[in-house]
This record gives sequence, structure tokens and C-alpha cells, in this order.
Amino acid sequence: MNQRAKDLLISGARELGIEITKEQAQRLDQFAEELKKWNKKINLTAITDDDGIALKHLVDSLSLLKVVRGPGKMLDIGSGGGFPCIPVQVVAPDLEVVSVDAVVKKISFQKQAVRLLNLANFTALHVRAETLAASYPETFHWIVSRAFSDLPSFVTMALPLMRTDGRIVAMKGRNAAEEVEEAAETLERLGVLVERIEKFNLPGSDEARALIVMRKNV
Ligand SMILES: C[S@@+](CC[C@H](N)C(=O)[O-])C[C@H]1O[C@@H](n2cnc3c(N)ncnc32)[C@H](O)[C@@H]1O
Repeated sequence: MNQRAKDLLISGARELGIEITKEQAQRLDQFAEELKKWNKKINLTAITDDDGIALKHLVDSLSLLKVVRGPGKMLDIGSGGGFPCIPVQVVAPDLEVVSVDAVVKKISFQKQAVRLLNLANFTALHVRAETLAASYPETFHWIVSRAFSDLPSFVTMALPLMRTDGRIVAMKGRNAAEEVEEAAETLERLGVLVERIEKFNLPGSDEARALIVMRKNV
């Protein structure tokens, strides 16, 4: 990325309360360069400019660290080009991350990025999330997604995979409150409570963001 985008990455993360080291910033830049390279051959993202990648992909992904903390196991469902899971893993290496996507090319890209960045605690799986429960029952402390699906579908898929004391975190935009309202009946039926909604603006823009944090009602 150009110098301005690298600066935006560091200042944007700082604005969210997330300090990244020089070494982490370098690895996130390496990841961005690999994304741009692969994106010429396979469709990973519509955002191709450096500033956009820095803010809308990297900083936006890192915003998850406002609520997710290591150590623990985190599952990212429908992670596509590795968002939010790869930036999060770079900055929080104590999380044990499993990333799943239904499209094999996207997982091939993630595997290459994992090799390049030497991410020792990261597993990328080409699998549909609906089929995961047999191999990962009640496994994860955190189950997250960005731009994946509506809340009821995401929570229905996530629940059998989550530990009793785990959290489901949906990364959403300005319509988060409406989405929660629309999902209220399903969430109640599934025995899931919205614990809190962390609202903020994506740094460097006036775009609203929200992290919807949910847990089992036990
Ligand atoms: C809009 S993309 C979002 C990608 C990434 N999370 C991001 O924010 O850039 C949604 C992704 O979900 C994946 N997906 C859709 N249904 C899925 C399923 N049932 N299991 C796993 N992945 C799925 C798609 O292949 C796609 O890569």
C-alpha cells in the first residue's frame, strides 16, 4: 500500500483503541499486496484502492477487537478474502482461528496468505458452515461474521458450534438495530440474548458500524 494508506491503517486502528506494532502493520501491508495481486485473477473484493483496503477492509476487520479477546478459539463464517479473520489473527496471535468459506478459490487465497504471513494459529477450511457442527461441536469461544447473512441464519448456524459461555458477534452497518428487532422472535426461540451492541463510525468516514454481541440465555 502507499504510505498514506499505511498511515491510515495505523491511525484508524488507534482511533478504535487498537494499537498495532510496526511489525504487525508491515504484515498487514504484505497481506494487502497479496490481496491486490490475487484479485487480478480471482474476484476477492470490489475494493481495490489502497485507502479503501486500509480502512474498509483492514481497520474495519480490526474493529472486531473492540469486543473479541484472546486467548480462545474464534470461528469466522463466510470469510471470503480473509475478512475479518486474517487482520484479526495478525494483531491477536493468541486467538486460535478457524476460517470457513464455501468457495474453494477464496480458501486457496487464505492458505497462501497464511503461509506468507507465517500465521501459526490459523486454519482455513473449504466447507459450508452448515456442515461444521459434526467436527466442531460446542468448540468456539467466539463466532464472527462480516457481510455474511441475516442474523437468524447466522445465529442458527453458529449456535451448535459455540461453547456455552461463548459469544456470537455479527459485524453490521447502520441498520443493526432494525436487524436485531426483526430477528427478535427467532433469537428468543433459539434461546439467544443480545448482550450489547457496540456502535462506532468507521475511522476516516461517516459510515456507521455496529458489533452485535450475542450469548446463550443460560
Ligand atoms: C459477501 S462475502 C463476505 C466475505 C468477507 N466476510 C468480507 O467481509 O469481506 C460472503 C462470503 O460468504 C461465503 N458463504 C456464503 N454462504 C456460505 C456458507 N453456507 N458457508 C460458508 N461460506 C459461505 C461466500 O462464499 C462469500 O465468500
